Amino acid sequence: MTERVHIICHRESGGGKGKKVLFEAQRILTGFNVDYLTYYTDYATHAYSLAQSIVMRGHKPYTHKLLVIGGDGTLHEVVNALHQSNLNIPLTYIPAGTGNDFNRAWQNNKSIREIIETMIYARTAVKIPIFTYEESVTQSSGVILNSMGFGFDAETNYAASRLPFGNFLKKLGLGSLTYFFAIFTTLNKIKSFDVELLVDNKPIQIQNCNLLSIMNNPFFGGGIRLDNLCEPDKAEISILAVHDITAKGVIDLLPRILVTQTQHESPYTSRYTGQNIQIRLNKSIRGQVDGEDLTSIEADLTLGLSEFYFYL
Ligand SMILES: Nc1ncnc2c1ncn2[C@@H]1O[C@H](COP(=O)(O)OP(=O)(O)OP(=O)(O)O)[C@@H](O)[C@H]1O
Repeated sequence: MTERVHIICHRESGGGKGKKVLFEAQRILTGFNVDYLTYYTDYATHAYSLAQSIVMRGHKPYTHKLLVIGGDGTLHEVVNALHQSNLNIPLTYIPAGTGNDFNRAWQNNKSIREIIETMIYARTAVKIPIFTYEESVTQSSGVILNSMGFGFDAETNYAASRLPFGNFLKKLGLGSLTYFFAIFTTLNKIKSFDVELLVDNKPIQIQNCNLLSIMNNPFFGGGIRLDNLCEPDKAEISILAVHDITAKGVIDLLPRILVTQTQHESPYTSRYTGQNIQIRLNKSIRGQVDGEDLTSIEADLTLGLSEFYFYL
């Protein structure tokens, strides 16, 4: 039986949705007579250190549960913290962000009550595939829950986070629209770069690449089905590359991605899947991981498969 829940909450996620979701979750836990402790994130990366200190100090296996309330970025930090400490503690996640791509892929729009009931009563957690990365230029490493991308998707993600009326849209519950606006403001800034891939030891060269996305589920930026062939429960790494883009290419691809879901039939895309992947970019390009901005680097990445447990 669940005796105590440790809640990590980003109150301002989703333009303030985090606060409302937290209040509802606390109300439901009180109704179940389950004790809880709430830890608020006060700054970016705080969820990482909070998760580590909770499990090092107060957390008891089986009778205590760890619950994350926030967006994909906050969830990413907590999974990263536990995975890097080799702590396989199952997590529960209640989405309250702008994009909520993890929720779209795994939780089938379950209500807050349903998620909490699963956390309290489920005997076993569900194992889901995640990716790990090691980047040798910056000597950084971490996990990928939804996606990592370089080029156009990362520029769009960056532009979405800086859209002047973005917070207003989030407060209206229209946060996903920020990505649609950002796509159009980023179109005139498309860069090209060359990529050397090693997919399960098979070398592949991509020249004039405009977007390179490593996908663990189909979604990017709050429900845009960037790689609709990607199956979240399949333990494989999908790579979607958009290349040789011209104005004609943009006109070909945008309706395919946003409406018809036929992007894989376009001459401007290539897709690869594998278990072990190396990626080398020939110049500094903006990146993103699970929607969080990565400094522009000439990335040299090694990707692998791992797993993490959730009450889903
Ligand atoms: N108190 C805080 N002040 C500033 N930044 C924070 C704070 N708490 C968390 N963050 C950071 O804000 C970033 C975005 O948060 P989060 O992902 O929870 O919400 P979101 O951006 O609204 O949702 P989504 O990622 O699903 O689009 C995360 O990288 C997180 O580290």
